[in-house]
Amino acid sequence: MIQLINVDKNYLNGKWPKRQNNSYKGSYGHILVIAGNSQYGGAGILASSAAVYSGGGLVTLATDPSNFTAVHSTTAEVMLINFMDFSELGNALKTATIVVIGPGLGLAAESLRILRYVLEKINPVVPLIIDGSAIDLIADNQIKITHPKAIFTPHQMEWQRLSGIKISNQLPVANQAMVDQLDSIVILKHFQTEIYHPHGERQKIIAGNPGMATGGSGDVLTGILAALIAQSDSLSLGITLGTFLHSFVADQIYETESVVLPHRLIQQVPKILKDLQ
Ligand SMILES: NC(=O)C1=CN([C@@H]2O[C@H](COP(=O)(O)OP(=O)(O)OC[C@H]3O[C@@H](n4cnc5c(N)ncnc54)[C@H](O)[C@@H]3O)[C@@H](O)[C@H]2O)[C@@H](O)CC1
Ligand SMILES: Nc1ncnc2c1ncn2[C@@H]1O[C@H](COP(=O)(O)OP(=O)(O)O)[C@@H](O)[C@H]1O
Ligand SMILES: [Mg+2]
Repeated sequence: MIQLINVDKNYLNGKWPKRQNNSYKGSYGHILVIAGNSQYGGAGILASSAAVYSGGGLVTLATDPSNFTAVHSTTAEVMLINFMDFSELGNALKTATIVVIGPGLGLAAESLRILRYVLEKINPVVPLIIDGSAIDLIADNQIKITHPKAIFTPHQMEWQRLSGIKISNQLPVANQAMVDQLDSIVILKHFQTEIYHPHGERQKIIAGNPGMATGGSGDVLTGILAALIAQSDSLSLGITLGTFLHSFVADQIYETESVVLPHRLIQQVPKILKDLQ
């Protein structure tokens, strides 16, 4: 038996980041979200707008150009680049302080090329959140992740594909052993999501509800995580805060709404984050 620390509202009391008077947009990170092919444009919109609404200072979305108009009309704060233009992507990777890759990226050869380029070019000190299609591409192509600040956010099937551990066997001892082997942080998403650090701390999020079982919930988590990491003193604190905030906001909505629509979750974040601070 190994222990998980229960993370609830009380546990995080006093740990929420506050905005400083002498700050500016550059104080709260430049988040680069690489997401959304022509089929899954919504994933890119949800991830990038979640980063904006959670307090990220600057947010750039690298996506399929067919999504540009939709992004502009839903979240004007998001800047855009074409994810297939490696000159633009390379420049964006130079200025990013945190990167998300994978929501709705798809499994095409072009998606794999983008993933490989990012893994090669990303600055080793920049946290990299790896989600959705990027997890599947890594599993399918047996890519070894050497990035020192990689954070995987799999759902149970993605974790099965990445780790080889069947969903029914995804228990803390087995999960921790695989996380140690991967040497990357893993946020294993389900009811009461678990956070595993290699050779380190493990946490269980005491929040969340079945209203979140709808497409796009996980895409939103990546943007919230990126913004909270950007605003927190440490990577591990930002991960805990972001993962809890996602489920906590969902719980407020679920009190009165039977499904937690991902875009509505995003809209509630600024108010609830202010209350927590
Ligand atoms: N609006 C959009 O553009 C959306 C895009 N999405 C993107 O679509 C791509 C494919 O992701 P999916 O997760 O749909 O596809 P996956 O194929 O990765 O996962 C779905 C499969 O896993 C199984 N499964 C077992 N346990 C599960 C669990 N706990 N949670 C989820 N699935 C479980 C399902 O039965 C199904 O067969 C990702 O890149 C994702 O980011 C999704 O987020 C949905 C919304
Ligand atoms: N029954 C549930 N109870 C609590 N949380 C859930 C439940 N079902 C899904 N979630 C949450 O919703 C999110 C789903 O992520 P994911 O499957 O990646 O969604 P998508 O890829 O469609 O955006 C995760 O944060 C997960 O913890
Ligand atoms: Mg997902």
